[in-house]
Amino acid sequence: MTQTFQVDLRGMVDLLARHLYSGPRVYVRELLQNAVDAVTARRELDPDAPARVRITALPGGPQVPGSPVAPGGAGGPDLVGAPGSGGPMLEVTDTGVGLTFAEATELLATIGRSSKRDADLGLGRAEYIGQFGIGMLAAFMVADTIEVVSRSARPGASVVRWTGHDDGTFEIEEVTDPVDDLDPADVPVGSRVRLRARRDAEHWLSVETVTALATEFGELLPIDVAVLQPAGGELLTRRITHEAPWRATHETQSARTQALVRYCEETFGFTPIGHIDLAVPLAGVTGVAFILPSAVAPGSGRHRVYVKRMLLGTRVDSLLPDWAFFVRAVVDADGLSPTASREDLHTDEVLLATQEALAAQLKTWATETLASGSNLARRFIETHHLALRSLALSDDDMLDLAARVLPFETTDGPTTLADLAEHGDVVYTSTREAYQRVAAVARAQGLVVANAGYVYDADLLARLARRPGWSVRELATDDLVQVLRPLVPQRELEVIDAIEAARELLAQEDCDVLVREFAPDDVPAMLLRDREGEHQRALAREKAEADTVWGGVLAAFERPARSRRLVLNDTSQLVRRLLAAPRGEVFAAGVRALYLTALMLAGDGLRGREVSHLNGALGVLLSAGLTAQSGPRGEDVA
Ligand SMILES: Nc1ncnc2c1ncn2[C@@H]1O[C@H](COP(=O)(O)OP(=O)(O)OP(=O)(O)O)[C@@H](O)[C@H]1O
Repeated sequence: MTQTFQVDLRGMVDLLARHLYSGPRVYVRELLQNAVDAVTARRELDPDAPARVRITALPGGPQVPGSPVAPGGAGGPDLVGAPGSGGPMLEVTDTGVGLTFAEATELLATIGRSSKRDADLGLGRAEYIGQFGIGMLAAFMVADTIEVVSRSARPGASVVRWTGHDDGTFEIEEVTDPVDDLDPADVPVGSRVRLRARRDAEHWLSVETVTALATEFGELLPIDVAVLQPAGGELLTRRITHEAPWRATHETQSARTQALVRYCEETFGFTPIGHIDLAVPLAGVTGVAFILPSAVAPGSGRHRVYVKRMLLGTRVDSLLPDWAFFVRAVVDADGLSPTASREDLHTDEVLLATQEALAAQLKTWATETLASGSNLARRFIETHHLALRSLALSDDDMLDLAARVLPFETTDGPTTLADLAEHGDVVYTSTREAYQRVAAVARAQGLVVANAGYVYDADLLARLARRPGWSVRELATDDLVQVLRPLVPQRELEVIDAIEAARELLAQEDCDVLVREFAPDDVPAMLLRDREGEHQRALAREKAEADTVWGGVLAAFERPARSRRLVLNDTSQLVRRLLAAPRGEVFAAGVRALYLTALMLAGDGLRGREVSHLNGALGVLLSAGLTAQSGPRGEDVA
């Protein structure tokens, strides 16, 4: 025997509320959407038909005995009833296509049945917002009874009243004579949907909530939608819909820009530094991306997306690329499909093609605008250089653009990589510490080094190094050693003992010592990190761990090396005095103090042991100084 599925409506509604929709608030959107679709359908039959939706939120009143009223006048506790009695009520009236008795019976009470998906019912789906046939159920999240009073646009159609309950039952009747507060003679073509708030959901039907939700979801809808608000015993009609600001026509370009800025301030809460128009005609996409006035963290894309002018969501990420975190976009799409919750976009071919097209538009804008040197370009680069850097990591065109427009810190002042390349190789340090270590000396030697120690920069330069036509390399210790002048042999001999003594002192710090002449003379010492030295240390460690045969092989590669070198500057008076000092406690303290300050200047920071070494060294230097100041009998030398 063939049977039919039974649906537990309360269970279904619970499922929707908890797992499909983000919350009961979407019930307003679903009602609005049905009303707008019905108006669209009627206008297809009669382009001059009125296109109006009115939403009335009526505050509750005392429960009137005998009311709500059941069809045919019999009292019943679960009917919507008349306004002014019981809990708050919501009424959505449209001038749409309406429903006949047969349509109401089939469409309103069959979950998953949608007139808008069904060509047999005479309607293609493209123009309609709804399609799944579950939207009506959303109203049961806030109401236990829904009443639809409708007159179809079909000639001679009578008035139908359908009342559905959350227990899964419904009543339907043709209303030919006046009944309750309903006179069929007064019912025009269209529908009136009424809900009475469930006791625990009354706040969802308050005038303020309904107005706010209807405005949020529906403000760009292409027809006249208004909320009727009670004021001084009357109902005021407040229109909530207006043309999308990027589609509205303006007399001048600057009037349009001002309107867009106002919209951005009201909607996103910031004044944009510029805007980028977006359009993908094939997917029916139009919109505008507003450029944020301050930098934001990557990944915080919060774009406002409408589908067929109904708000889909305010934090939709799937339309614009991740790197577009410097804009907040508002986009309306006719050709994109929402998921059933209607809170995100369904991933399909059209969405993928749209994503690509929008990304290309943002890139084209960047290429055309940022190289122009305009005020906007300058502000954009100042504010959003990180976004541009991250973009350059995944796209060669953007990499070329970044090289042309992004200023880098260099020892020759801020400049672009393209400018640097005009004068020879682009040499960079990949950490800020390395840059600090060498900047003063490199600058004095006329060696231009770029600081690629900021986020994305080292990767960006490494990527640029692989681009044809670019000669880019990381600074090697040897680059600097070459610009340090060796001492003349005579001087070399004079300081050889002092150097040997300094080496011994710093051996346990794994730091070699050498003396060179370099500018500027107010930098007494500089610390160089030696990749080769680090490699040698790793080799020595492996050798200690390896067996004897292999250890012997490794030994052949080994030469004593330290991983860091302290280069003393022989043009510095301080260093010359130190090298001439007798070996002893003060000499040792001087070497240590020079080493530790060079370490700090290199941006490495001192560890606990090093701090106490520095204090020890300063202590020695201080007491030596104080002793020298005191006379032979302990008197101060004036
Ligand atoms: N105000 C209305 N006027 C005319 N017909 C309506 C109205 N509201 C609902 N209907 C009919 O009831 C059907 C079911 O509505 P429901 O909201 O459940 O689904 P839908 O709008 O088709 O799809 P979705 O689940 O995507 O919202 C609609 O397809 C439509 O034919």
